[in-house]
Amino acid sequence: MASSEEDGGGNGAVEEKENGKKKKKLGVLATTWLIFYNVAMTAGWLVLGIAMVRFYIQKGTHRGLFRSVQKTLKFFQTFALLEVIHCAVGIVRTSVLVTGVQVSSRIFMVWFIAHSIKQIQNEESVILFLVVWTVTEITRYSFYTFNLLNHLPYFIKWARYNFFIVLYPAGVAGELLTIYAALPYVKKTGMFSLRLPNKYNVSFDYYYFLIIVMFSYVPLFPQLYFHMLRQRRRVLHGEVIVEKDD
Ligand SMILES: CCCCCCCCCCCCC/C=C/C(=O)SCCNC(=O)CCNC(=O)[C@H](O)C(C)(C)COP(=O)(O)OP(=O)(O)OC[C@H]1O[C@@H](n2cnc3c(N)ncnc32)[C@H](O)[C@@H]1OP(=O)(O)O
Repeated sequence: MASSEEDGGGNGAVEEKENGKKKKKLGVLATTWLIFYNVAMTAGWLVLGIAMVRFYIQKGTHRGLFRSVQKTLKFFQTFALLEVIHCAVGIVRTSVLVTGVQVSSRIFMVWFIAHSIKQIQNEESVILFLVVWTVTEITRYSFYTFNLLNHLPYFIKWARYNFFIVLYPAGVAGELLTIYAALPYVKKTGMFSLRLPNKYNVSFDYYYFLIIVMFSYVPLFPQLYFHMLRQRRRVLHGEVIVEKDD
């Protein structure tokens, strides 16, 4: 197996040619940071998962669940903004655009929907996306951690590239139903909206913005889903994917 190393552009990664294919090999600093990041995120989502199960066992209802776990959720989901930076600086081989859409839609759900509109926090759809995100993230971050440590159990790899087939549509359903449930409150309160006349001479209606966000799932979600299906074929079935540069 012939291999040669070249400079990877000062981001802690070097490019290694293996069987004629370029593969990025991470430097020690980048690997150490990513291991720390992924361990912290696995732990964070595990704490969240355990807290949700404990809450449900103790109270026997989902009412109040979001409120009880929201601090942990907000912290770890917001921390995931670093993922966009990882892609941008090149220590992670993923599209900034794909990761950006994924992370921003989650941040939006957490801060601009669930946090801001208290009346919808007890909706079943909130619990649906919370459970789906939690299972997804525990699997995803533990996959990255074990992968970086070069000790990846097959069931984690299998779970990473199979669970999403069901979890992704389920998560999207939870998110869309939650935004839909928020619409009447947004319309009634006029929250985050700017009406004319005002000194900036601009108007913004959060209600219609939310409707546009809901419609934007139609073109965007399939792209994320097909991206994951391609990753699945590449990782589980060894298919060579021709990658486009960002
Ligand atoms: C202002 C408002 C905006 C609103 C916009 C609305 C529109 C939104 C439309 C869509 C909404 C989607 C909503 C999402 C809901 C859910 O999440 S539901 C739950 C189910 N979800 C999932 O299963 C997906 C979870 N997310 C992801 O997997 C990622 O975010 C991703 C970007 C989609 C994954 O892509 P990618 O990273 O390319 O896949 P991988 O195969 O995992 O990784 C590729 C390579 O990169 C390495 N890598 C990636 N991250 C890390 C890391 N943290 N640490 C170390 N390494 C990492 C990975 O190992 C791979 O490396 P190689 O094997 O060497 O290629």
